[in-house]
Amino acid sequence: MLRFSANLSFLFLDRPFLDRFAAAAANGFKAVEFHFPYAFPVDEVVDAAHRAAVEVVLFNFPAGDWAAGERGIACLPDRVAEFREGVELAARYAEALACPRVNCLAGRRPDGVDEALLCATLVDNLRHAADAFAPAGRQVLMEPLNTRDTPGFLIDRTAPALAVLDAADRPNQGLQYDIYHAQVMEGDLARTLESALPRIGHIQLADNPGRHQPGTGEINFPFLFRHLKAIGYEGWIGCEYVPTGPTEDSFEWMV
Ligand SMILES: O=C(O)[C@@H](O)C(=O)CO
Ligand SMILES: [Mg+2]
Repeated sequence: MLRFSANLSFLFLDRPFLDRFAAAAANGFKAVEFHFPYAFPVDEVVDAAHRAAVEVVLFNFPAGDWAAGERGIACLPDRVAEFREGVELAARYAEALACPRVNCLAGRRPDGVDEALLCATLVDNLRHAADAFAPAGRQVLMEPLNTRDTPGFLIDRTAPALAVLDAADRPNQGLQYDIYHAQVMEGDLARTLESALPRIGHIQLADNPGRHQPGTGEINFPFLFRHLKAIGYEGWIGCEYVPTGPTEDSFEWMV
């Protein structure tokens, strides 16, 4: 049985963030995820999740100035203090929300900084976050993003993500495998999911092209869902897609 989580940064965008929890529940979801809860007092987010009776299964560490185009700061040598303050903030939200995992976005490569320094900074920050989250038993994930939508993103494929996680070498860390980004960058979804399975802490999906719901593009989701069941994936699958119409009308693909 596959378990789907509603990504509230993509779905139900016709209503305020805190109202999306109830909308997810009304559409049958038992779990939600989102990019960032930090604009809202933690008690209000907890209250929204409790009233909707949904689990919060994932959100991101603070990732810099999103509106200005930043997509994470974890690789940036001049932003280490800011990243680590973000880890503390995320830990407070994760604790209050009983959220078991938080995703780290590596960030885009700045001009003129050596790649080895960017990777070393990322590894150090991942270690720091994992060590901060270990006592509570929470996991730190890292997600490759495709460089067509996010030019210059440092970690854009499965292999470099796993190499960085290997270098960080912490037991409570893992890969966030986003099927959409992986299809754009590398394809070979079924084999990669199988080989990376022990490292995967969370999966997200959208079809390609367009990043819409399954069934709108080239990815054979019925096959992938059978495959995920066959290889024994037991985690959540986040619905992180742009619905082609009203969100409520975008769930026909769900098994
Ligand atoms: O795939 C995505 O876009 C997200 O999972 C995210 O957290 C950062 O953009
Ligand atoms: Mg994603």
